[in-house]
Amino acid sequence: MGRLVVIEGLDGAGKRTVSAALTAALHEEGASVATLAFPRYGRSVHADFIREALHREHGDLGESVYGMGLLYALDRRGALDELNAALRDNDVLLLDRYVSSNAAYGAARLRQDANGEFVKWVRELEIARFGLPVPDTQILLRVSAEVAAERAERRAQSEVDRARDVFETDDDLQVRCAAVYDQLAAGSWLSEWRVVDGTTIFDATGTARALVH
Ligand SMILES: Nc1ncnc2c1ncn2[C@@H]1O[C@H](COP(=O)(O)OP(=O)(O)OP(=O)(O)O)[C@@H](O)[C@H]1O
Ligand SMILES: Cc1cn([C@H]2C[C@H](O)[C@@H](COP(=O)(O)O)O2)c(=O)[nH]c1=O
Repeated sequence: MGRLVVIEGLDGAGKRTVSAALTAALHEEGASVATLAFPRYGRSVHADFIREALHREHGDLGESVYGMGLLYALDRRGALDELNAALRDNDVLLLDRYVSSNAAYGAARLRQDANGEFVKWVRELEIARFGLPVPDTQILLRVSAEVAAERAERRAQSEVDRARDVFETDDDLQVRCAAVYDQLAAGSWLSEWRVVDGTTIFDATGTARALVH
């Protein structure tokens, strides 16, 4: 069985960038790697509803924290066979966002902390009920909400179809979400966490070696 490694962090933190660097470094170490990003936009009906709700479609759907949390969870449940096959066939399955994104954003939206009801609900739903695989390691790419917002804005201007959504434009939500992420990492929620400073150059080689040796 391969190792399940997850990259977590705020919108615009640099997860996609780090995921690409870590994939290349893992290949350099001779490891086979599968990658997947959640939500699976364009591949799952649940993910497409998520994107639409984040851009204010479907009435008050986006306002329901539990409703949105269930959509994210159902997207992952639909990927269960793919996740298990990727873990069976590779040394590493590297995910850009996973269950902890649901915990961090939902708790932050409800102004709860990592010990609150929402984080418990996510664990019960996604791990206990849906049987999603538990990560071996979660990497928190830690940047301030200000840095994340600047990067997300720059990307929105340089890429088509990347207009910032209702979560990305809510600065207070991002600040609260950063705090919940810190608590999840400090409490080793679901797995060990590696906290990486996202404002310095990411040590892809060192991280890859630590993951596979
Ligand atoms: N270390 C860095 N320094 C400066 N800019 C960066 C850094 N890492 C990423 N960026 C830039 O910031 C923007 C967001 O990066 P990226 O798409 O990797 O973030 P993300 O965390 O995957 O975002 P999202 O969760 O919203 O999809 C991109 O334009 C990227 O080029
Ligand atoms: C997977 C997942 C994501 N979210 C939040 C985090 C982002 O603000 C949006 C969309 O994700 P993207 O990386 O910007 O495409 O959704 C969440 O609340 N719960 C989740 O499980």
